[in-house]
Amino acid sequence: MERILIRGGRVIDPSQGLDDNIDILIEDGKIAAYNPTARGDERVIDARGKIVSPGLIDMHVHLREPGHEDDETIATGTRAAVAGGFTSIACCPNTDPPIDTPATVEFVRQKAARDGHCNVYVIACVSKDRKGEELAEIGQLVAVGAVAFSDDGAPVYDPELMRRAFEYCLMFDKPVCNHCEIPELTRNGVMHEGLVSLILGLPGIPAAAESVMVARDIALAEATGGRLHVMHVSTLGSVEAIRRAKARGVRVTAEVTPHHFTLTDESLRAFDSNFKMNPPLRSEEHVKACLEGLRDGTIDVIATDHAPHAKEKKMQELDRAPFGVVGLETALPLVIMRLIKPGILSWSEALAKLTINPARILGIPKGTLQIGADADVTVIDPDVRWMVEPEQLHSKSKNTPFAGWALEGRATVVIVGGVIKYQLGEQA
Ligand SMILES: NC(=O)N[C@@H](CC(=O)O)C(=O)O
Repeated sequence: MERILIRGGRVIDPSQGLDDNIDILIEDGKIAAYNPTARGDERVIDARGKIVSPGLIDMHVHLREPGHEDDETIATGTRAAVAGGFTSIACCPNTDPPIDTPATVEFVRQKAARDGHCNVYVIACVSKDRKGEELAEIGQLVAVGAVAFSDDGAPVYDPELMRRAFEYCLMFDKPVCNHCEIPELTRNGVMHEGLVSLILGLPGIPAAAESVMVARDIALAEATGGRLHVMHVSTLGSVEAIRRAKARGVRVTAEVTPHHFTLTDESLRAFDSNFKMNPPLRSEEHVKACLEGLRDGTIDVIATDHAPHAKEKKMQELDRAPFGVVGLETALPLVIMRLIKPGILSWSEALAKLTINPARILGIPKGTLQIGADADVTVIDPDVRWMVEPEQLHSKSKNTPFAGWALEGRATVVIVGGVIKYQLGEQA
């Protein structure tokens, strides 16, 4: 295996409180030494003017395989991941069939080991067939490597099922990741319910549809001692409830997506289905609350909710098009432009939400550049400017809300397990 020397970069590793100019040597797939004496046979990566981070982790990705390979595959989704700077991702179980049996978990893990460009961790279903009726075989799913549980795409609606999910997952110290949505409140909605939906005459999804279930789940986590992870937080009410729960010591963590901290419901004026996702883009006060939650630590994680949908599905009227947008390849520049450069988060705070925090929530040995750790490393050029051209994205689906945007910052070299998996400017 090639020895790699990353030279001259600013190394920021929140897991060790590290922010320093250090050369890093990679050997046998591991972080081998800091500031080593070069032997001369290393492949040198010039990281001057760049940030060197532990490989980024996205704990909310839809890879669509098995069942929806027209939208994405494990191969294309993980290729998009490394192109976006991610070395590990956790994939969601709303596939066809859903990932609710040990055989399906093993299928995804084996396929990812064969076709994947990065590490893939599996989030398995909370309920059998994702129907929300009967608990999946949590213990068996953990035994084959499931790292968390979720029925994402749908909420765990039945509170009794949710309570038992917390109790079972607690035995294995796994989080229940809920897509919080009260279906009776969102029915037929296509966008955030507010002034803009009123003006456009589009059916709305009220903020309470999310916040009410977040409050319920916090109460159930508190009652059981279970671990709640709130997926794609988008409302002020959710952020406030999570902040209060954390202050009381409830075991709750949360994520926000780049599109939710960057865009508002004003985008829907274009009637473009690339702005249709669940939860919907909210109004300014909710975006501000999400930013404040990120700033004060209420929100632990930035995750993309990368939700690819093929063109023929998305190119329909707003009410018929599926919910979801791709996000793996635009997340890092949006973090840099919206959070770091305006001073909402420091580099170290932002990278923590993309590395060690999701690693701890998922209980995976990743997100660190400690000596001896797996050599998953992302080299970032914080200033490189580029334009989002959907057809250039590596994801099989091109449903980005950021088409034509001029972005700043990008991963330039991405190393997974000591192997260079992506280099900006080089074709796959
Ligand atoms: N986030 C989305 O808009 N879509 C997700 C599922 C979901 O969470 O609704 C998808 O799988 O397409």
